[in-house]
Amino acid sequence: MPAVAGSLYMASQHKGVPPLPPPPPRPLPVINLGRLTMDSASRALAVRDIVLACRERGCFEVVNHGISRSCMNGALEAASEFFQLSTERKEEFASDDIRQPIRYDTSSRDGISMSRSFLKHYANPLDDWIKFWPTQPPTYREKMGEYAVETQRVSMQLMEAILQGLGLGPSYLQEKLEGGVQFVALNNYPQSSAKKADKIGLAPHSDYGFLTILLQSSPGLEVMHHEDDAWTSVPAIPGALHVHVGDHLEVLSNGQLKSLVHRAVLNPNESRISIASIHGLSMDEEVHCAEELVDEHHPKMYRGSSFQDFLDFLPANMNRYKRYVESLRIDKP
Ligand SMILES: O=C(O)CCC(=O)C(=O)O
Ligand SMILES: [Fe+2]
Repeated sequence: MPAVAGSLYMASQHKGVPPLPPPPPRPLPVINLGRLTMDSASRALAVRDIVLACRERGCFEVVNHGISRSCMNGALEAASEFFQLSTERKEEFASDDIRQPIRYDTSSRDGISMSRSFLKHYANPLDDWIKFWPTQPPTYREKMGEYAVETQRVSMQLMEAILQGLGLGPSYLQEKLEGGVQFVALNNYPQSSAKKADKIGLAPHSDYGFLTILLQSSPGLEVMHHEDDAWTSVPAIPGALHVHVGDHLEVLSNGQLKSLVHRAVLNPNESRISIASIHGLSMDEEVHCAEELVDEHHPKMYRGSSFQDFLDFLPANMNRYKRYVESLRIDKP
């Protein structure tokens, strides 16, 4: 609590007046992405808002992003129909090997899945990966493919804006981002039951890419902003997408932006689906702190690492770090 609010709180207690209520949660920034392709003044304001949201909150919601409602609903339907298949059908994709191009699981072997089943697969470039995707439900490849291509497009727009806002220029890393990893996680959570005390579907963690773009069928995502030690619930605004900063953007920005800790809680009213699309560089490409953001006052904070390094790191380090990026800090104890 800031000092001023703290002292007011104390004063009101002394005089016997009821304590001040806690401040209401700050609403999450909602960014109109259409402004990025308008005139240069509108673009400059949108870039400023995006970088400010990344810096101060680690996340924001986007509207007017150009992905149609039918495309978003199609992806949620395809995911929901996949999870409704028989266990036998879904388990065709079951594997303990995190390097498989597609993987279905229901348990907490990853250390964070408390109560979720998931299907994870790669998506960019689509032609390389779609052959691994389910053929049931019959529309899965078409609907999820359309959504994946659209989110990859939005991720490029967002990265260009963020890199411009960091002073690196909109075409910084452009080719590497275009050919980079897009990793799609479909998550399926049961409705919370009155009997089970534990309402956590997915334990707190950060994502390892540059950005995650998340679509949720109903509320359940919670985020913890950098300065807070409380959870903020992310509303499921119709038509909006949620975006948050991942570990590799923290590295690239040399700590100017911080990856966001988030979790999923079970929804008391319904089962819930979320689709997280994680965007980064290709498997073996190392991400380093941008040289342009390192100087004598801002020494390099992290060592370089690739997506591949993350996959190597994960099995032996489950639950050791909430944020993978902490393991990359040069000054870590
Ligand atoms: O289900 C959610 O809202 C969060 C999913 C998530 O954090 C993930 O897949 O990495
Ligand atoms: Fe996540």
